[in-house]
Amino acid sequence: MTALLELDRVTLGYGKIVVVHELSLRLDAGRIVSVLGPNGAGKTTTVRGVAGLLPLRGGEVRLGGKRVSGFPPHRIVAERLAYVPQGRELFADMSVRDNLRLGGFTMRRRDVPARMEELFEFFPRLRERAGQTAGSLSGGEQQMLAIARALMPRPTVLMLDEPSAGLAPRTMRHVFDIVADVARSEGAAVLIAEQNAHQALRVTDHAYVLNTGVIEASGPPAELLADDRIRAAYLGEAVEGGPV
Ligand SMILES: Nc1ncnc2c1ncn2[C@@H]1O[C@H](COP(=O)(O)OP(=O)(O)OP(=O)(O)O)[C@@H](O)[C@H]1O
Repeated sequence: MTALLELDRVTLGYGKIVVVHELSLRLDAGRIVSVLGPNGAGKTTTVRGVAGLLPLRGGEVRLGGKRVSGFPPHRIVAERLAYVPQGRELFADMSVRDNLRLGGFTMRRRDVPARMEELFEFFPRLRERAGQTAGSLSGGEQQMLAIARALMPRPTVLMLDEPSAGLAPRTMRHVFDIVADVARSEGAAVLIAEQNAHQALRVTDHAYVLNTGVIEASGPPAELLADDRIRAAYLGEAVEGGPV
């Protein structure tokens, strides 16, 4: 089966520094894959490279088998890949509804209200706050809005960079559960770059552990957690946080 998203020996860097070395991964429909790893491991660099925001130094990115590396970001969006950056980048002075409308700017206008309604079913909090400005929402609600906005045009691949950042554990859990729910219902594939291994592993089908730009290990969560070396070095939070 052709992967929805495939990274084939992707190399990325800044100036003279190589930050991600020949990274390969695949993501299939309806699956949630995490890229885990400590600060500075190269997670953000990887998702920015896939989104077309950073040129590849080597290797290839394919979406549904089609090579997209070298495409500018808007063409990658047109190939139905959505990206929620760290920091969310919402339009703070605009309402929840208008932020969602902007997320649907590539859609046929008449399809926008129905799609918004569908997303309100997954994110009822956003329906309650539809007329409020994005800047007045709580951190968790802002993260939900950023994710819902990215989902407006029904992407086949959704990439989330550090969705747990700044959220309380209960809110994080809620956000991850909704993401899993949407992915399963809509058959989207989700790639999560995340430092919080505990939360990510709970909803992940397959994880890659990245350290200084190299994959140290990969596999289903149970397999990674069974590896004492990997668990101790990279998944500490997963263990401290209790069973995943
Ligand atoms: N614009 C930049 N210019 C130069 N070096 C950079 C730039 N952005 C990131 N780096 C370096 O690349 C390495 C990987 O950073 P990256 O942000 O991808 O890590 P990360 O795994 O996402 O970590 P974090 O969770 O802290 O964001 C780090 O050593 C960082 O200092």
